[in-house]
Amino acid sequence: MAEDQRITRIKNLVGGFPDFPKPGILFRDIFPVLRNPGAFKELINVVVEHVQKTAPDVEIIVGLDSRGFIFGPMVAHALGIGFVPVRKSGKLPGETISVAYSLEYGKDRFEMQKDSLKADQKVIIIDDLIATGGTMAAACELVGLLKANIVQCFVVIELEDLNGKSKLSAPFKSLIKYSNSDQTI
Ligand SMILES: O=P(O)(O)OC[C@H]1O[C@H](OP(=O)(O)OP(=O)(O)O)[C@H](O)[C@@H]1O
Ligand SMILES: Nc1ncnc2[nH]cnc12
Repeated sequence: MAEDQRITRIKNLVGGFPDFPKPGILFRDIFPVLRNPGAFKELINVVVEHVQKTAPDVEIIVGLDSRGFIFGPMVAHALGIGFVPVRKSGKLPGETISVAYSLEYGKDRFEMQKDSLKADQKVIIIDDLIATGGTMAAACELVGLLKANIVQCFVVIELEDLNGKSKLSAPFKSLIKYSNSDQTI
């Protein structure tokens, strides 16, 4: 099946929930895709093929707590490279670096272990979704503090109207885009 058709099939399974977790937020739910074994497999295959095509020399995948932990390790495993987590605060042992950030419906704090990346290591940061871009920008800041080289920020879903990618200086790619004119559910 062509990539576009596979992406449409996946998009049709993503859920839409108005006013969750707060009034005014339209929550895009990736979990129905994972419930469907064929679509889940297709999604991972599309992501892996995309990375092989656009960043064949990537050395390590960084995934974001928590929905980025669904995709990051699977992609790393398929590519035969390692995985490093960015976690919400207080969850990682040892020496850590930390940064505060805001997202579409709140504020939080991210951390990484100081020894988790090497200087100049080629990194792709993976998450399920970008909305305002606060989360991905915070992850980029942490990876930058460790002096690694961000070759790409990748998300499955982009909420285009919130223009999160404008907060990023690294190359950015999303598979599925939503704008306000898309159907709610
Ligand atoms: O672009 P932004 O406005 O920053 O929002 C995007 C982030 O919001 C969600 O994470 P959330 O913090 O809800 O955590 P979860 O993955 O644990 O559900 C989502 O998984 C992204 O990481
Ligand atoms: N609208 C949204 N849907 C799902 N996850 C989100 N994270 C931030 N905004 C979101």
